[in-house]
Amino acid sequence: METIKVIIAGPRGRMGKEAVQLIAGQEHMELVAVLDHRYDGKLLSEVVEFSNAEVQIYTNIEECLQNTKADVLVDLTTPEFGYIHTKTALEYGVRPVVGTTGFTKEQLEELTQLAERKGIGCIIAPNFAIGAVLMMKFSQMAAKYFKDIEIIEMHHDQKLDAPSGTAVKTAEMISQAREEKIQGHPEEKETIDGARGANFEGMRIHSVRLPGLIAHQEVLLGADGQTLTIRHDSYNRASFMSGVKVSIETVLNLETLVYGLENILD
Ligand SMILES: NC(=O)C1=CN([C@@H]2O[C@H](COP(=O)(O)OP(=O)(O)OC[C@H]3O[C@@H](n4cnc5c(N)ncnc54)[C@H](O)[C@@H]3O)[C@@H](O)[C@H]2O)C=CC1
Ligand SMILES: O=C(O)C1=N[C@H](C(=O)O)C[C@H](O)C1
Repeated sequence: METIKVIIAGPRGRMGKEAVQLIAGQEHMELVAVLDHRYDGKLLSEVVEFSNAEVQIYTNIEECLQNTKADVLVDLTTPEFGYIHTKTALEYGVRPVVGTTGFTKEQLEELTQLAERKGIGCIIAPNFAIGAVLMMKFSQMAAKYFKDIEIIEMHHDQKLDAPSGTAVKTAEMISQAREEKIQGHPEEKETIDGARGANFEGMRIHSVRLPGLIAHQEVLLGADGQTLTIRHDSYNRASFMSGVKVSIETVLNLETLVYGLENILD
């Protein structure tokens, strides 16, 4: 197998750190550069303790892509920069694997069209954990029988986007199996704004943010006299790494943008 040359954007972040260590442990992958918003020109090993990778830090994505012959850019940054990085990588013919969440529908559509025009692969995965992907699929299956659904996602309090990318993806997958339905009492009123959560085709999404949490989600499905609860918990960020690995390997063989890990797993 040929060595896959990888750039990681956001290498000092909670996910980025794990991804740097993931690549270091793969014989068929090589970290060729990292993209940060600080420490331009320094080596990663000079600014972090967790890695001895002697790869250059770039703060300018175009310069980074021009100077390195990368195959894949893994983005684990913020919605604002993740979008810019993904778009620029596609324009340079470098395949993006994007874990960053919080992109708008319009941004996803634009990136889909750009990947199509360029004829190169891109994977945008709101959740790389296999258990989370199964939770979404099981919820979609159950929604055929349970039309009343509330999603409760729970994350650490440093998270920028709400609802989480996973909650949005879950609602989108469920909506493929469920007719739009207004839930609750037709005359219900919120006496405090937001009490009923976000409204996605009548389903409700509630976002909890607390220190101590990592990434958790419950999908509650209700019907007459019964409820079904489907829950997934990530207790560490290593739980996402097998999904990052398979995405890096798979994106090389794609010619379009794939949104969601469920679309590339057997
Ligand atoms: N798809 C998945 O399975 C998962 C996705 N995520 C998503 O990944 C993203 C990152 O999450 P965390 O690592 O928890 O956040 P974090 O805040 O720990 O890390 C983000 C990193 O991005 C860096 N950054 C900010 N602007 C940048 C720029 N312009 N260029 C390069 N780097 C820049 C920051 O310095 C920081 O180190 C979030 O959008 C989060 O929702 C998080 C966990 C799992
Ligand atoms: O920010 C996080 O931590 C996570 N973000 C992703 C999301 O928004 O769904 C995936 C996972 O839930 C962790």
